[in-house]
Amino acid sequence: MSDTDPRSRRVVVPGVRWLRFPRRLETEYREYQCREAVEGFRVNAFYILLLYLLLITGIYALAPEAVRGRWLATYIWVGVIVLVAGGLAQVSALNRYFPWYAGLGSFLAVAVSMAIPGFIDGSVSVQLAHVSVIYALVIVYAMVGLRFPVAVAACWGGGLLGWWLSERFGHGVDWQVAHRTYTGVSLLGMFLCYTSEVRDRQLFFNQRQLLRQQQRTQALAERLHRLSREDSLTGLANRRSFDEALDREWRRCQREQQPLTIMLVDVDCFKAYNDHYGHLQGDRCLQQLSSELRRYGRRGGDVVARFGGEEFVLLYPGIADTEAQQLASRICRSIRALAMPHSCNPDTGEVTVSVGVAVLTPGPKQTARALLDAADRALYQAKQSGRDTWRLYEPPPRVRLVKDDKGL
Ligand SMILES: Nc1nc2c(ncn2[C@@H]2O[C@H](COP(=O)(O)OP(=O)(O)OP(=O)(O)O)[C@@H](O)[C@H]2O)c(=O)[nH]1
Repeated sequence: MSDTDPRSRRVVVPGVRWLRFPRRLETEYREYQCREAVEGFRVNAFYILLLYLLLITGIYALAPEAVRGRWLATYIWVGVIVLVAGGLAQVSALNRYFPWYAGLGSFLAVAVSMAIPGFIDGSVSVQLAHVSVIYALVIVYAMVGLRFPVAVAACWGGGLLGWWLSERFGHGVDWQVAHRTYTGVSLLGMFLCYTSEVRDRQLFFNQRQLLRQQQRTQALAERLHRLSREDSLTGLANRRSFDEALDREWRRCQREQQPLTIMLVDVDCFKAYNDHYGHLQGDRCLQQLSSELRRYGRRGGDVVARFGGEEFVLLYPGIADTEAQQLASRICRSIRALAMPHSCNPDTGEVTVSVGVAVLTPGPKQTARALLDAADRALYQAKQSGRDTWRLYEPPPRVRLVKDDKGL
């Protein structure tokens, strides 16, 4: 289901806030919420403990001496619960159990707080004990980081248990006070917790949309970059990409004084092939040839590119004459071995190629463009020699390769 699905948008549309995304998105949200909540609680547990200490020392000082001991002995358990939950939150391996242990801890803390007034005497003491109920509820709804339904279950469930304990073993709950503390603060806490979760879900949803958009833009940019360097018909490097590689390898070979080889591979009688078999079949033929030629560019630095039309170019840094000639010969043979019918090829009746090879160790006054020209002349010689063959460019005596006007 996509983010643009109306069902996933429903939760962020005002008025229809069910606090539930469609299933997959909901799972993602819960994982995200759990991570954020644990991280928050790791810090908040410390502040909750401080608030608890403030409360416990305050009430201890104000409460009549007769109830202090009993009150402290019971209320100390709330501190233990906070300590245990805070400790568990520090263990990353338990992160996914956060809703369980934080929910259970909240439930027990509210239950203890709610039960205490039923076990102590004196109106001042009871009222003070109700203050701890308010603290417990505010902390659970606002500081623990539970999702709305879990917080509601913990607070109302804990309240019910505390009420039952108080009725069963103590002298019951004073609902005059309890409604002004427990019930009132519960309703307020629910409202705050609900609005906070709605905002959190909106934030999550927007962040996710933004991330998706970024990913799409990045993928598009990568695709555009690839397309700008790739020939769309054959998937080989295109002319621009080849020119860059030639420039790079030329300078590297010049630095390292290594030979650089260029091979121009041209399909024989391709015009006749197109005329006879049709342009689409011509395209398929070029694709098949490029798959075969691709196998001849496996080393790092080797480049196999479509030079234009029915012409391919191969660049081999660090390869000298003998190896280049062997490669050219193998290329001619393997194209022939494809046995692609070409009834207009007068010599073989199959698709063949001619290859022009030029090898040079770049010197300071020589240019890459001149090497390319040399390969082109060798290709012309191969064509002149009856096609389906290769020729190595042999420079005529005293011919120098000089810089052209583009400085290549
Ligand atoms: N199907 C197809 N044909 C192409 C493409 N690019 C160039 N061609 C064709 O390739 C043919 C090249 O023909 P020529 O340059 O006359 O060379 P040739 O017929 O191969 O003759 P030789 O090179 O002398 O053997 C032309 O008919 C172009 O239309 C292409 O992308 N797809």
